Amino acid sequence: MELHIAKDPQQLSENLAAWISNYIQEVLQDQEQFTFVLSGGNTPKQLYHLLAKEPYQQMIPWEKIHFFWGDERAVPFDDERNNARMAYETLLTPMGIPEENIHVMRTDIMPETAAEEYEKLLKEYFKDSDVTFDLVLLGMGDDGHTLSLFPGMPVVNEQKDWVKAFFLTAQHMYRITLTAPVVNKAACVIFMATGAGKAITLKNVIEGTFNAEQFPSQLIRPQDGELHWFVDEAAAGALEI
Ligand SMILES: O=C(O)[C@H](O)[C@@H](O)[C@H](O)[C@H](O)COP(=O)(O)O
Repeated sequence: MELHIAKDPQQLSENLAAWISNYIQEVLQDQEQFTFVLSGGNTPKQLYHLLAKEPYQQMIPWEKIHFFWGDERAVPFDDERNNARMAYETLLTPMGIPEENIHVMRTDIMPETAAEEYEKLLKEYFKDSDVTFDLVLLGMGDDGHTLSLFPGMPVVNEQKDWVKAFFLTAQHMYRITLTAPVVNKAACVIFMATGAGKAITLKNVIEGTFNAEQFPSQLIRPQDGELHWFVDEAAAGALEI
């Protein structure tokens, strides 16, 4: 696991945009397409805006990137809580990414059906071989959740299915999420976390004893891939480093 600490959220996003750009260009030297799993939430917005600007507009071969999502809130696309909508607004539309390269978790059908369809989509895209995403970008909630793997929810322990839908009582909405095993097959997983409100949780997740029920972010341990944490000084404030 590699820890990258930035002064503040702006510097973190700038550092991460440069890191992702280099990584994508490096991977595309050896393959034709690149699979990028986007995160929802607020933290990545600044990063997506930066990736949609110079120099990344020119540097990254966007036409070779296929976009997926780690999780989705089962709300209509035009609802401001929809993760795909946020990515379209900040990155996909400004960059003119072709629709055939964008693979959303559908929120216009029953969540369970959307989860089944997404699993089928992944199997087709990866031609029934292992789903090995090139890059998965994740956030971490101040309760230690990531994706839609929330403390105490059965989905935290899911080992068979790659995509699950469930009703999240605390938020009165259905969520659709990749499960930990499928993310752990990725070549590279990057967490972003900022703000003092996440400092104690981050210390527990990174330095504490393993307790995935309480801190589902600890489930993310790529089998063969890289794990990076990009955090700001406020979020890193409780770490013993
Ligand atoms: O759909 C979501 O909300 C995300 O996938 C979720 O896992 C998010 O990454 C964390 O809740 C952190 O969110 P913030 O970046 O807003 O703190």
